[in-house]
Formats: sequence, C-alpha cells, structure tokens
Amino acid sequence: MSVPANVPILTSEAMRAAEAACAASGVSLSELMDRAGAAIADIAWRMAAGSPILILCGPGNNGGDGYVAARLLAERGAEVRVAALADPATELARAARALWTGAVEPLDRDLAPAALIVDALFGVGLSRPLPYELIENLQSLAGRRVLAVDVPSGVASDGVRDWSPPLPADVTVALGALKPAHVLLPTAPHCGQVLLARIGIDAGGTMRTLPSVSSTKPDVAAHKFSRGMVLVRAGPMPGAAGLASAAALRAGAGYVVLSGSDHAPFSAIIAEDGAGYADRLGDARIGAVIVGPGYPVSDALDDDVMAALDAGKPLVLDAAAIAAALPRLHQLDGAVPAILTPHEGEFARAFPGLSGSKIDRALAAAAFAQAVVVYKGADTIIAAPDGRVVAAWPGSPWLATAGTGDVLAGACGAMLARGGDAFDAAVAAVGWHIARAARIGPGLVADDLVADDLVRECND
Ligand SMILES: NC(=O)C1=CN([C@@H]2O[C@H](COP(=O)(O)OP(=O)(O)OC[C@H]3O[C@@H](n4cnc5c(N)ncnc54)[C@H](O)[C@@H]3O)[C@@H](O)[C@H]2O)[C@@H](O)CC1
Ligand SMILES: [K+]
Repeated sequence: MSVPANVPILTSEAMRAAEAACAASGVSLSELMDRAGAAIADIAWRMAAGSPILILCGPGNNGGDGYVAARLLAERGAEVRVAALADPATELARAARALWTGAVEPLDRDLAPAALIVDALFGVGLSRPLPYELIENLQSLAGRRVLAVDVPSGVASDGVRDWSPPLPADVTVALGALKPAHVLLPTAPHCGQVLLARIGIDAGGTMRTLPSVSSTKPDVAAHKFSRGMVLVRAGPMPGAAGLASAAALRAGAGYVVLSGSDHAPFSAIIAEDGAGYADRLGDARIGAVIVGPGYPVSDALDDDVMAALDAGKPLVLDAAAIAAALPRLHQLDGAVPAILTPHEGEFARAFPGLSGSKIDRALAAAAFAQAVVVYKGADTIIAAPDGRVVAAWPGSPWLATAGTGDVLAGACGAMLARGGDAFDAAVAAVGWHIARAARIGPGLVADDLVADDLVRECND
C-alpha cells in the first residue's frame, strides 16, 4: 500500500471544477478521457505482462475510460475482453464504446475471469451502495490481480461513507488527482498501490499527500538557541514528558527544558522542578511549549495550559490539554500559534458532533480552534485553519504502541520552535515520525524513536 508523495487530493466537487476549468482552457473532456484511457492501458499492459485482461465497464465516464483502455490495449496486441454492467449513459462513454470494435459481454454470474481485471465500473460518480447482485457477481471474480480506474468501484471517493469495494485493488490509477478515499480509512487499504495519472488537469488545491522527508542541516552560524528552545511541561506521568523532551532534541531543537520532572532521559535536557514553570514561560528564548503528554484532566493541567496560553508562546497541546485549551484558543482566534495532536478518542471529546470525512472533521476542528490539528491514526490528517490539508497515509503500523504520540508531540515542538509556519512544522514532524518508524520496523517501542543508535543509522 502506498501513495505518491506530495501530490494533490481533490473531492469530487473540486474534481468537477478542475475538469470544467480544463474544458474552459480548451482541453475537451473527451481529450481527458483519452489520456485517462491511455494511462490505464499502459499500466494494465505492464501488470498483465502478456496474460489475458478483462475490463469491466460501468455506465458513466469511469466506464468510458475502460472502453478507451480496451481499444488501446487491443491495438497493442493484448488479449483483452470487455464486460459491461449497462449501456453507456453519458455522451463521452457512448463515444468511447462506439470505438471499441470487440464483443461486449454481460457482467453476470457466468462471466469468465481473466488474469488481470480492470475495474472501470464506477468512479467519483458513485452515489449509492452497489446493488447486492453486482457485489455477488464481482466477488466471484476475486483472487485475480485487480487494477482499479480512479477508485475501486463501490468506494465513496470523498471518504464520507465506509462502503467497501467487492474487488479490492492491487493497483489504483487515480485520475487527475488523488481522492480522499485513497488516503482515509477504511477505504485506503482497498486501493493497494495508488498511482497518479495527471492527464493534464490543473489540480492545484489545498490538499496534498505527505511530502518526502528532507533533513535540513542547521545553518553554519547556528547556536543552540537559534535552533529552537523547547519547554516541556510534565504532569503526573513524567515518562511521557521525558519522551517528548527527548524527541524534541532528536528532531533538532537546540535546547530543551523539562519542567516539573527530574526524569530527564538525556543529560543534555535541563530538568527543573515545577516552581520554575512561570519564569520559563516568560523566557523570550523559548520558541515552543509542549503540554499534555502524561498529564490527565486535573485543575493543575488547566492552570498549566492557561499559563502557557497567556504567555503567548507557540504551543503543542496533546491529550487532555487539547480540550482544556479549546475555549480559550477559540477566543484567541489564532493569536497564539498552536498545534493540537488528538488521537481518535481525544478528538471526539474535544470536537463532538462533527460530521463528514476525517478530512472534513479535521478542517472543522482547525477552523474552530484556529490552530493546526494533527488528527492522528493510521490515516493521520494535518489540517490548518486556512484550509490546507496534508494526508499522511499510510503512516507506519509500528507506531501503534504506547508513547509514540508523546514522541510526535516532542517533534512538533522542535519544528515549531524553529519559528516557521505551524502547519509546515506539523507536516515536518509527522514526516519525521513516520520515517523513523519505518527505519525501526518490527518490535518498535517509543523509546527507539529517540535512541542514539537510530541516529547513527540515519546519519550513515
Ligand atoms: N474528472 C475528470 O477530469 C475525468 C474523469 N474521468 C472519469 O469519469 C469518472 C466519473 O464519471 P461519472 O461522473 O460519469 O461517474 P461514474 O462513471 O463514476 O458513475 C456514474 C454513473 O453510475 C450511476 N450510478 C451511481 N451509483 C450507482 C450505483 N450504486 N449503482 C448503479 N449505478 C450507479 C450513475 O447514475 C451514473 O450513470 C471518474 O471517476 C473518471 O474515471 C475521466 O474520463 C477523465 C477525466
Ligand atoms: K473504478
């Protein structure tokens, strides 16, 4: 399972707008369909490697792409058959169907499979769940390699519904841009390896996949304070704040103070008792404050969060600190740069009653808080109040273990303390976190993410 790095993601509505803009600029929809069909034919040719191909065509333009691909594959000498669910219902699909000179078989329970199935039944136009009979007929084709056109049929491309496709794809060719369903659970695993065929659409937009991680070297004239100073506030479980402080150092902070704990994981971390917290909040060199790791709901947490908000420092708020800060953050209306890092349960508690896809909900939360929201999970979404979104699918499953969220909070603190944009900082931290987890793999515990042998390996 994979998606390309740093490519656009569009909802069906945005996709139709991009398609219309393309038409207005002189590229016809039929030209777009030809390009889509050519891209699919190319990948199908390589996947089939000489074995027979069966293309399943639906009534809309997704089916139209399938007819174009069938014609091009036949012209190249591939052994290709077409089965249709219904007659073409759009002008474009009718035109594409008319140019296919081979037979069209009915898509019923007697349909013979082929080594490669190309699924061109439904794309972004699917408006309701697939009929039961079709699901049954498709399931009888399972077990072959499947190439999905745009999205696996049955999936709601905007990620708002959790409909599963009867034919999960090994490869999905996204047309023009990725769709939310490619990067959100539960549909993303059904898309297999997602490839992007750009087909000439200007997908611009504000939503993208996670960019590749690039490690930035400190400036030649850097000193410990210029690289960013981070203050981590410990609660009753100081191990979590210790992990966050170690992660802040490993992620590039020049100086880390752990307030309220004497459990500093490294000698380079300055551990102080809690009494100095107010003074530290007044220290002009502090570039980011982290509150929340290992700090459950309590009056003390409320006090520490309010003190940090009043100090006006850029903030990373994790776990219970998110709900504690929310009313005040909302009032501050973006005056204090902040990154919130809720997992599913924390998100539901802090932002009840939101609807739509995980992207929609992350955006609504970011707009309410006027803060960057890192809505964690295997399909982490990073959303900014101005509408920018980065989707971090597929992450790393090895991160599903205690303490890794504390490490992410620490990395966010380090990136934020550099002084740049909070959204860019959150994106860099999520990328850093996933890249390190990928290097460790099986057996990962959160401490490994900040261990020095990993650093040596990363520097090799
Ligand atoms: N957006 C673009 O720029 C391009 C889109 N193209 C293709 O066009 C697709 C979208 O085409 P359409 O908008 O025609 O939509 P689809 O081809 O996804 O399907 C729409 C058709 O399916 C019917 N339908 C919807 N749900 C159904 C259900 N559950 N059971 C039975 N019938 C159902 C609708 O009534 C309609 O006839 C994209 O996914 C892509 O494959 C390409 O041709 C190239 C360019
Ligand atoms: K499809």
